[in-house]
Amino acid sequence: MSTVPTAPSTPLAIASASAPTPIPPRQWDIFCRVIDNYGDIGVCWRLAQDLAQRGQQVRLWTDDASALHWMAPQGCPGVQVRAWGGALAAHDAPTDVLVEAFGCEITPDFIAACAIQAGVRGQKPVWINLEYLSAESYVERCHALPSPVLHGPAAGWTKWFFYPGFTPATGGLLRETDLLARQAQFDRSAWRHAHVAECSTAANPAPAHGRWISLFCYEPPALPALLAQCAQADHPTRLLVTPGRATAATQAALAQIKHQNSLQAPPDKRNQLSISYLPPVPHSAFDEMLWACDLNLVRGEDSLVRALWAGQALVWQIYPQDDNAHHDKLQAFLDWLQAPPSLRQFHAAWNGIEALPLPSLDDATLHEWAVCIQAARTRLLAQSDLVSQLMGWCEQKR
Ligand SMILES: Cc1cn([C@H]2C[C@H](O)[C@@H](COP(=O)(O)OP(=O)(O)O[C@H]3O[C@@H](C)[C@H](O)[C@@H](O)[C@H]3O)O2)c(=O)[nH]c1=O
Repeated sequence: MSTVPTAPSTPLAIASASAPTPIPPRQWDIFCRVIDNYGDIGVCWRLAQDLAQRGQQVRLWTDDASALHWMAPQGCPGVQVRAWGGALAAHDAPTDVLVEAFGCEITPDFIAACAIQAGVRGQKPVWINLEYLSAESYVERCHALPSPVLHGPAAGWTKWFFYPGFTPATGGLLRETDLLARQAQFDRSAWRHAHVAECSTAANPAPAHGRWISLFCYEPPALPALLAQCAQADHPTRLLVTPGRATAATQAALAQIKHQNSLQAPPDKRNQLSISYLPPVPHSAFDEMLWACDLNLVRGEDSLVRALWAGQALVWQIYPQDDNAHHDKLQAFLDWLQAPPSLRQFHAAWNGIEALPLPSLDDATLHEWAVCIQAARTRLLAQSDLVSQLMGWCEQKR
């Protein structure tokens, strides 16, 4: 049990310091409860893997590891996936850092075991509450605030609030040390040709030229309008539709358009839209899909970050909240992005915030959006990434 964050005891500038090198291997325990969708486990897996690739030992405790079968089938040396509620075995290394992701509460039994270990070692773990990503101003205010633990076996310990974010005064974004090298080696043209070879059929020929758009979304109200726009454009569009809600939404939108008779059902010369329905793929392949496209329609949290790193035009469908708190969150992101008016209008329509027409996706518009995203990416690359900051932070707090 802990209280709300209090004023920082140390200057906030400390939070954005780069990790000192070298940092000794520590034992990290990351806790992840899957609420819905794939973002919770997706973020936690990327965090676990990034830490392990920098020499750290990680146990990832989750109540639902099912998505890891396709998201990370290869696993990662240094990362163990454990079932939520499980206990530490006698031979397990004692924990150095506890990370509770997105406000999930670590079970009291686990904390009690950590407290016993800490008593024996004379060393408390660093306890981090890793928050959701937002560009809102409270993130800079609340990042790195302490919250004293008042009750229970860990009374007297401190929980630290760690906020990912887009500015130097926040915890930064996940960015693996080899990301830029992998991107530099990526051959977009070869990727597209391989995709075309894989999915072309006589009935559905897939041009490698034209515009490529990826679709990872919930149920955007403007999806029928986007599909109709692509179908009637004067150049071909290949739409890569991810599985699950994006596929269901696309099929429902196509049925609606067909019903309205604004799109001919079988592809012909008047239908410039060809669609690939994709299977679930591992993180590395998901990222490559984003690098291969001219426009990435993403959602949630993790895919937004990956689309920023991709550096192509992007549109974000934000996770909707009942009280419409996501409206301010989206606005803050677009402000940070310095989004041009057409990109703001597309977001308003795509997210169902205002009943505005979808701007036309002409070449000049997409180019303007890509320039905006690339400028944002450049700003982000000048900042310390989340894992560097987290590792440096934990060393200071030990
Ligand atoms: C479709 C697909 C996704 N992915 C991964 C990429 C991401 O790690 C993950 C998707 O996560 P997100 O982009 O965050 O979108 P999401 O909508 O799935 O997750 C959301 O879940 C809610 C509970 C949270 O409140 C949101 O903030 C957000 O995290 O799935 C693949 O690796 N391969 C695939 O084929």
